[in-house]
Amino acid sequence: MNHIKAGKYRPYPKIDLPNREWPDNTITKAPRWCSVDLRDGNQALINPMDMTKKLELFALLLKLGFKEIEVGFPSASKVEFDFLRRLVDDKLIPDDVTIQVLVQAREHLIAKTFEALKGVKKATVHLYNSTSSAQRKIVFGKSKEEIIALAIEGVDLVKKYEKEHDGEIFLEYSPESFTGTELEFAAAISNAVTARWGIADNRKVIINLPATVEMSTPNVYADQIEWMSKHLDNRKNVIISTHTHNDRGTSIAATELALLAGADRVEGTLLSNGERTGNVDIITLALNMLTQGIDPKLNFSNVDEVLEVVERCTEMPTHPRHPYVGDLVYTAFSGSHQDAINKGLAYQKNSQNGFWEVPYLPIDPKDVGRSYESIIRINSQSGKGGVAYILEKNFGYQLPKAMHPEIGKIVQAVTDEEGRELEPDEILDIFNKTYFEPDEHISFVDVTVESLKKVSTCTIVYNYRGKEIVASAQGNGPIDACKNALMKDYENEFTINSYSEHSCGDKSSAKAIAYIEVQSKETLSCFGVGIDDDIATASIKAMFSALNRAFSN
Ligand SMILES: CC(=O)SCCNC(=O)CCNC(=O)[C@H](O)C(C)(C)COP(=O)(O)OP(=O)(O)OC[C@H]1O[C@@H](n2cnc3c(N)ncnc32)[C@H](O)[C@@H]1OP(=O)(O)O
Ligand SMILES: CC(C)C(=O)C(=O)O
Repeated sequence: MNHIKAGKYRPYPKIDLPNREWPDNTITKAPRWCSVDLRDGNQALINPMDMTKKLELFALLLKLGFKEIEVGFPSASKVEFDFLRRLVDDKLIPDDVTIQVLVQAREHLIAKTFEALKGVKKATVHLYNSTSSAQRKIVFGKSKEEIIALAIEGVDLVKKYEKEHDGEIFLEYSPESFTGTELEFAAAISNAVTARWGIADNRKVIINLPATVEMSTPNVYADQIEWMSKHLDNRKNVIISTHTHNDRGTSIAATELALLAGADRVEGTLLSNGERTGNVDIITLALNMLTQGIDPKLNFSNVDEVLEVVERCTEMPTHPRHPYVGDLVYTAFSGSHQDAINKGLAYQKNSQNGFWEVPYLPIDPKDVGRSYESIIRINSQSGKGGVAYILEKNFGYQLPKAMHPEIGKIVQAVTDEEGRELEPDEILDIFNKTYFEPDEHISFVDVTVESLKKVSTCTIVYNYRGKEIVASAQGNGPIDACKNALMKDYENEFTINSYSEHSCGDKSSAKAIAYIEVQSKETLSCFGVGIDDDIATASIKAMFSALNRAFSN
């Protein structure tokens, strides 16, 4: 782009990590999850959540199975303080859940934080200060030593207030803006913090390495995590946590690669709410794991409920193509996708091994509380299989395969003309008009059929050329007999190419549906459909439907 002066941007430096191990690793278990919806998510909202919304979101997080929840920055505002107090006073924190609070290394803020924490049995105090070269220079005007001193001062303050707190306190330290920090410095400050805290087997520390701003390709973040994992003192007692943002659109990849690189814990939000482009989306991470056969230890069996609560609390809409939860992610409009999904679902029904193997659907929509209803939707990109699927799934018509091209073409002519999606009812309407209301040159009135051994006798009543005709004949089945009766007066020659039938509806109200394909010398084959309580009548009606279509002028 010519308008940008050379040197304004520069490539992210390469990480010196010979023999990197993470590319050979695989994710085999869920990490420790920590939701930061109520903190990072909340601080990025146009309208931060009020008490009611916070309580609703907190309840949802518990329901989903989060055991670590960052509930806010209680020293920053009254709402945040009051929310934590409400959780404590109303005993809303289950014993197996650790509440987390964010705070800077400033005494009045730490003091206020512990005031808010009074009565909490298990809390993580999340201390942060920015360590990036840009922030050291621009925001703090401090040297590396002074930044380490700031962090140590924070640790000392947390230790001081910890002594007075009646409950367990865990320390989390974030060298904030880690991705803009030299690795040696990030390790030095983290090691200084853990040593000062007194890291030990019974005093583990969470070192959170945030991609506060996502600045590089995800493999670089993985390198950084592996590098840190190899340079943090007392590694066995350090819980390496990730906290990725999505500035480059790769927070999911960065987090997954970081897990390969040794991260133990993941901070993120539901549906990616968070500063700027958002935090990493925990739903996507968890369901990515599920599709690899790994139990994510979070319950996303009803994503629509999650969507509904999160959208209400954050006042943020969800993109219809958002992985796993968007409105359109289980929908195919295009013909070849519809065909493959349709066949895949049929194959899946009979599959013995249970392995999910439906083309274009990486996850069974039912596993996240979605139905198959809207999987196939019809517009001008759709094919015959999609139309047949809609007619069967929504209305019970099991069209013979040979009929699919005919109805597919008829529906596509409408979608092409209209240039929009057709609703299932509109497709049914086209189907009904085509097969049940064709222009009639011959109309069915009544039929009786008697079958004895292999011979059927048919008496048919119909209107043709302005008069009612009654004709009888025999044949080797009702259709043959009816055709023979009809041909006494009917002038168009035809043969019957195919016939199929099925019943539809429950036993008490079941109807018979018949499909007949007729062929004349002049025209291509043509289908007709008939419905009746009686199967023989349905098939004769289908013949009339086909004849009216085949010989219409
Ligand atoms: C990457 C993240 O998401 S970090 C989390 C960010 N979240 C928030 O900021 C939301 C809540 N924050 C707030 O409500 C406010 O910023 C408060 C209450 C924390 C502080 O408020 P104030 O002191 O009034 O204002 P402000 O944030 O501008 O303070 C900036 C000062 O804090 C210093 N500071 C910033 N971060 C830290 C830190 N982690 N530790 C110590 N000091 C810090 C700055 O250097 C600056 O110092 P200066 O006044 O000497 O220039
Ligand atoms: C406080 C830290 C972890 C943060 O929110 C970030 O770096 O994005």
